[in-house]
This record gives sequence, C-alpha cells and structure tokens, in this order.
Amino acid sequence: MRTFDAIFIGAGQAGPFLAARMASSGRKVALIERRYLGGTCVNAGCMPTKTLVASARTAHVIRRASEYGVSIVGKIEIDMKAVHDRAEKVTLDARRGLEVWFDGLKSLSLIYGHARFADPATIEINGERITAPQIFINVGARPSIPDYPGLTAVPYLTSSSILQLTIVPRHLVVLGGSYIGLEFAQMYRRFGAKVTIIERGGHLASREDEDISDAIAAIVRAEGITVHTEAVGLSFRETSDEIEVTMDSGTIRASHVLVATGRRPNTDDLGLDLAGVEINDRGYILVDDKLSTNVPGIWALGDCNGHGAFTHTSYNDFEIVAANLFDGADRRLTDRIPAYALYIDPPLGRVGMTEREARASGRPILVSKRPMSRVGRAVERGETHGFMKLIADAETRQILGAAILGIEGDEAIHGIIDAMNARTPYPTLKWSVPIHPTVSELLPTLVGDLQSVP
Ligand SMILES: Cc1cc2nc3c(=O)[nH]c(=O)nc-3n(C[C@H](O)[C@H](O)[C@H](O)COP(=O)(O)OP(=O)(O)OC[C@H]3O[C@@H](n4cnc5c(N)ncnc54)[C@H](O)[C@@H]3O)c2cc1C
Ligand SMILES: NC(=O)c1ccc[n+]([C@@H]2O[C@H](COP(=O)([O-])OP(=O)(O)OC[C@H]3O[C@@H](n4cnc5c(N)ncnc54)[C@H](O)[C@@H]3O)[C@@H](O)[C@H]2O)c1
Repeated sequence: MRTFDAIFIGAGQAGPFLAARMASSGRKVALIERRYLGGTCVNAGCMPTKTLVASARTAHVIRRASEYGVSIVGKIEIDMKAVHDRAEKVTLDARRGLEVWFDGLKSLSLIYGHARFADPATIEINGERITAPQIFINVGARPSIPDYPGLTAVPYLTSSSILQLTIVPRHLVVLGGSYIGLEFAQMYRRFGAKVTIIERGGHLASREDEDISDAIAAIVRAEGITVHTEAVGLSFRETSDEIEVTMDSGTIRASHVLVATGRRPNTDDLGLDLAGVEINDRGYILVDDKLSTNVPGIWALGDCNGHGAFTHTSYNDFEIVAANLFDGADRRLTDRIPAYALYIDPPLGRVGMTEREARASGRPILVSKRPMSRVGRAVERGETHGFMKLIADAETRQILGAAILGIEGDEAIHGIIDAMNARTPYPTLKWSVPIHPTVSELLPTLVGDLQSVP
C-alpha cells in the first residue's frame, strides 16, 4: 500500500492549495480529483458564469447605446457559440494553469478517480488502497434536484449543463430565484431569451432583507423577466417540442428548464461511515472551529462542511488550516465575517448581518440607506438601480453589516468589509476622505446618516 504524509480528496478551492504548500516543503502528498482540477469555481461556477455575465452585460450596454448618444448602425446579434467559447477558454486556461503548477511539484502525486474511505486512514481509489495520517476532504457540492412530478423525465438543465448551450433558448424557465437562478435568468434575458423565474418562496434572494429582494425583483422585471413567487403544485411534462411547466396558477410552455434550487454536498458516496466521520441530516460534514472532523487526522474544507458556499470561504478554510498546522496560529472559522456578492447587474455586495438579523439579535441598531440615484458615479454612468444600506450597533459603535445593490457594489462593499475585519468603529469612517466620483465616496455620508430604528 502506498503511504503518503497527507491525502487530499477533491481539487476544489481549498485542498489543492494546502497540498501544494505541503508538497513545496517536501512532504509526500496525494491529490485525488474525479473530474477536473479547480472544481466548481473554475469549471462550472464563478469563472465561466462571470465570463458569461460580462458577455450579457456587453449586449445590454450596446442595446442602451443611444441613451449615451452612441448610435449603432445595424442589428445587434448574439453569437452564442462565440459567447460559449469565450467562457470555455477562461475555464480551460485556468485549469491548464493548475495542471502546470501541480506538474512542477515533485512530491505531489495527482491521481484522477473517485475516492472513498476504506477506514479512517485509508482511501480506495481506482482499485488501489493508499494511506496517510492526515486526510483532507474538499469534495464540494452539486445541484440538488427537487422531486416534482415529471421533472426527472424532462431534459432539464443544471448550472453545469447549461454552460454547454450554444444557442439562445426561446423560453428559459428558471426554477429557483436565488444566486444561480438570478444570474442565469438575467444573462439569458440579455442574450435574447424569454425568461420566467419560478420561486417557491415569497421573495427572490430570500436570505436578504425584503427591501433588497424587492429591488432585485424590480431590476429583473424591468428587463422583461417574468417572476412567479410562492409557486406551488409544480409538475413537468415533455411534449414534442416543448416542456410544459404547470403550477397552481397556470401552465408555462418552455423550450428549456434550468433547475437552480440549491446544492447538496458530495458526501453520499465517500465511505464516510467506514471512516466514522459524522455528517448532519443534510449530508454536510460536521467540523469544529478549526475544521477538524470528529475523527482525529481528518479535516473537511469548503462547501462540503456547510460553513460557506463560496470560493472565498473555501479558500479561507485552506488559510485557517494552513495557519494552524504550519504557522503556529490560532485561526478559527468563527473569526470569519461573511461576505459575498450576487452577480446580477448591477451586483449586490454584502457583508455581515442583514437588517433582519440585526433586529432579531435584540441589540439597539442604527440603519442608514441611500438610493443609487443619489450617487454621482451611478448618475454619470446612467445606472441608478438599487441602493446602499449600512447597519451598526448603537452601543458598541461597531458596523454589523452592509449591502450595496448597485453599480460596482461588489467592489465598493470592500471598504466596509475591511473596516469590519479591522473592527473599526463606524464614526472613524466618517472622517475618511474618499475619491470623487466613486460609489465608495458615499460611505462616509452613509455613516453620517445612521439613524436609530424602532
Ligand atoms: C453556477 C455557479 C456560480 C458560482 N459563482 C460563484 C461566485 O461568483 N463567487 C463565489 O465565491 N462562489 C461562486 N460559486 C460557488 C463556488 O463555485 C463554490 O463555493 C466553490 O467552488 C466551492 O469550492 P470547494 O473547494 O468547496 O469545492 P469544489 O470547487 O466544488 O471542488 C470539489 C472537487 O471535488 C471533486 N470530488 C468530489 N467528490 C470526489 C471524490 N469522491 N473523489 C475525488 N474527487 C471528488 C469534484 O470533482 C470537485 O472537483 C458558484 C457556484 C456555481 C454552481
Ligand atoms: N455570486 C455567487 O457568489 C454565487 C453564484 C452562484 C452560486 N453561488 C453559490 O451556489 C449556492 C447555490 O445557489 P442556488 O441559487 O442554487 O441555491 P440557493 O440555496 O441560494 O437558492 C435556491 C433557491 O431556490 C428556491 N427553491 C428551493 N427549492 C425550490 C423548489 N422546489 N421550487 C422552486 N424554488 C425552490 C429557494 O427558495 C431559493 O430561493 C449558493 O448558496 C451560493 O453560495 C454563489
């Protein structure tokens, strides 16, 4: 049996970086991947989707060109094959970069295949057993498919298979109105498809405050997307040339159906029971504050531990484990302040608590809001959808959270992310001198406008 210092299962956004760090100091490591290096982010997530979002935004801006005094002579056409190829190239270049990197690490063995535990220190892969005293699980997640009548009998798309489309659907029905659903809905609308979102809950992006959800609904509806919330009684049927999507409120005839109703961890075929690793009722691996599982010598990083569902949270899991194992640090998961963006256009940048969470915490809070129509940069760029919001603790003067739904919101939110990570009390920000004309320049004004709320 081959013996390693450490085995990594899954080449996503956490394990490979730790494997490379160990290998570069001469340790013998095995990195196992059943499909593509880079995992979801590189191959079926952030990178291809944000590349597609950029193509869709280009089409959108060109359609609005006359509003800026720019005339386009002739018809605007979308070459979906070229759009697809551009996204694929971004993925392939990134994947190739990882291959070259790992090729250069002499004590790293890259093994392709599906890994399963045989016991707490042994992994079975391609009929071989390998062993190590340290095993790091970084297996990610995959789309979860609801059990609606008829759904599995129709040719539905997921966030992975839709990336292979080289045509614009006539009518794309998107099941689920959160991150994945909203990003694909808006991009395909901009590529020219008729788009309908069907959401089970009462709001789009329902983890956000209702004012954010309402503003997002206004943005997508303004582009001609139909939104059905509180959808019940769904069933699916394929006819000769369509997919019939029936709800209590009526039937929709789709050419394509995208299922974007959440993701589930890839922990169901991993032999976790043979290793004695505990999972919760949704299949997420239970970890402590330093990402150790209940079995000594086994860690779980990234989406599969349920403590984040983003590339940067997975990467941060790597940083926490690396700092604790190799740098004598005492870094913890609970030190992480949640931050993320939703890449509709304009994007939503978010950090910390929502207003709803801050109110529920029972502390006295201050809230400040400003519409993007009162942000110079947004007015000059002719993109005034959305608003910014800041929430602070009236007693401790700490910032509790913020949202910027608006042009460059995904970048401007970093002023708040940095302030929160530095534990800067909000009055300090009032005296920063930001650059004009930017979205960030309104942050001191936002701080100055903080008001107590009932
Ligand atoms: C459409 C879409 C868009 C997204 N956009 C963003 C975004 O803009 N920003 C953002 O931060 N996040 C985004 N995400 C989320 C982000 O992609 C994930 O959170 C991130 O990739 C998770 O990384 P990970 O390391 O946990 O696992 P993954 O990247 O999923 O990697 C896990 C790897 O493990 C492999 N694997 C699984 N089981 C086994 C096994 N038994 N044996 C061997 N290998 C195995 C898989 O093949 C995979 O390569 C997006 C996700 C999707 C689906
Ligand atoms: N910009 C980003 O960072 C980004 C982009 C895409 C995906 N992601 C990651 O991927 C994860 C998964 O995204 P997602 O949008 O699939 O999941 P999600 O869990 O965020 O949202 C799923 C949505 O589908 C709805 N839904 C659930 N079951 C349904 C059903 N049976 N019928 C109709 N609607 C239903 C839910 O109410 C919810 O609105 C996210 O949690 C996120 O972390 C991140």
